[in-house]
Amino acid sequence: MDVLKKIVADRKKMIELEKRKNIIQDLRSFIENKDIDIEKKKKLKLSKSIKKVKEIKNPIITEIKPSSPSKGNIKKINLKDVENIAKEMIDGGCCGISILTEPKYFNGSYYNLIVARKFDIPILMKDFIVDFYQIDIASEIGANAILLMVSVLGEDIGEFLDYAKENDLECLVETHNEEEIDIALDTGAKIIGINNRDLKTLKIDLSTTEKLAPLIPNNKIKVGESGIYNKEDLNYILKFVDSALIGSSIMESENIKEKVNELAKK
Ligand SMILES: O=P(O)(O)OC[C@@H](O)[C@@H](O)c1c[nH]c2ccccc12
Repeated sequence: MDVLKKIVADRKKMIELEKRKNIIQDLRSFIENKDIDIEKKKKLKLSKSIKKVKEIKNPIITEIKPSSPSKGNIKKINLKDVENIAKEMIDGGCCGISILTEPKYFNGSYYNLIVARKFDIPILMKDFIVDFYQIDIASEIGANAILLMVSVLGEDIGEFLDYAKENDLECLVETHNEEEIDIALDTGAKIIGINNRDLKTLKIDLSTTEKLAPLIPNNKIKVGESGIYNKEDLNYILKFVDSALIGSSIMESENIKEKVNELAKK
């Protein structure tokens, strides 16, 4: 079984458990204790932020990613660290923050998203979404956008986009090849991501963005994802897309604020 299939199969099992345990109740009490105005934060828009930041800086979405199947442990972090990292990313000049919430392979957590929610920055909930229940959770914890992967949902992605829209969530629709781009465009998705990482083999090829971006009309917001390590990589990717999604290289750096600042500077 390829990596993606394994992650998705495990995620499906975990979601059933989350439903049975009624974790939405636990998340609600956690939010109440933190005194965060979720309704207010839900008004932030990732698409708007990308467009606005683009005028003055490189619009980068930075990712809080504690582990990954390709790298194993990236950074061991607790909730206080997540809060500090989010603050550093914002001070460094990111246009949005992506937060991994998949627990098994990425060591992510819904609670990581909630603690970062105290800041006024658009947040993308990064998970393997296969069930509307996850969209309910995203909405409950105050995410502004969610990731929907064509490689996972195929043609069903339209229904998920509609359900997300009903919940006031923007969607980053992720693609990795021409066929997936066709499906993404058919659904009318507004923000389209191109993942440079093949999730079946975990291999990175930055030229994936160069190859696929021209197939997406320019009225869409295009996001180049994965494998961006330095300014040279970023400048190359931003020749073809509006924004870049960067996780590992930022999480690995000693000084996150400085690293983000250096990348975000035009
Ligand atoms: O750590 P990187 O190589 O900078 O990649 C970030 C992001 O693109 C990557 O985490 C990602 C892209 N699509 C995903 C789908 C699920 C999980 C993770 C991802």
